[in-house]
Amino acid sequence: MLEIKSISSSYGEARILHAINLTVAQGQVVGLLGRNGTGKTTLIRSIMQVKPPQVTSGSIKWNGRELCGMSSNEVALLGIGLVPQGRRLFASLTVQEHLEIVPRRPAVSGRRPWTVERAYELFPRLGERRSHRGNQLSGGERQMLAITRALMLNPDLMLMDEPTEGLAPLIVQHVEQAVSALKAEGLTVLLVEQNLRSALAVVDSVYILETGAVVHHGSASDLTSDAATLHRYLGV
Ligand SMILES: Nc1ncnc2c1ncn2[C@@H]1O[C@H](COP(=O)(O)OP(=O)(O)OP(=O)(O)O)[C@@H](O)[C@H]1O
Repeated sequence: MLEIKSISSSYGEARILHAINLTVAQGQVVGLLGRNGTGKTTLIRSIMQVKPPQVTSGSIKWNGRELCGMSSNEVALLGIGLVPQGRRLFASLTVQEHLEIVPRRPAVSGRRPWTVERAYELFPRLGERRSHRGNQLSGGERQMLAITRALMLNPDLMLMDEPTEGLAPLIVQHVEQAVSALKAEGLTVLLVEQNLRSALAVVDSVYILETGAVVHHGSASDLTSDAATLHRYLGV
């Protein structure tokens, strides 16, 4: 379980997150929504202990372990996989090399371990492109690679920062199906999404951020029928 209590984070003097509380129970997929610049990526980076930002107060616990003060590598090795916004990849490495060089940890007992071949089962397109380099991939292929790279760690929690951003509708569907498959396997997911329809298709509950604070928390089904909240915070 991920338990965020009263987290505040800043870039230098600029305080961006204001006393955020957020919980993701084991096996849940939770959506983190909000307009551009409301602090979603800042929260994901704060959980992962990627600097900047600086977490200035509060606590972030994963299965009871405090993450604040750890390095992002230590956080990853606790089983937290990150699919970063912008799908940072190496231009000169092939798909296969990207998958082979990431840090690994043993899979939770009873769960099927991730291997390069399994990554290609999840996204067959990646298997076809295994010898292509990072700079030769389409946006969708880059996203598939970013997701599978994070999975190679055998994570228990996936932090996914706008995995469908800028993708064609068919690829968005592939990504949604992958998130559903991860959920079916018992992974816990915190999913940042701009694409409301995409988020509501897979999440159990949602948090909405506005100027770095949580302004709404509820089930996905309640939000779907809450036109006033959708309009007020998401502009839809
Ligand atoms: N490295 C940085 N230095 C200073 N300010 C930053 C930095 N990164 C982000 N910010 C500011 O923090 C605020 C929140 O940004 P953040 O990227 O967390 O929002 P977001 O909700 O993820 O938006 P988007 O959907 O556009 O990615 C914005 O005002 C942004 O300008």
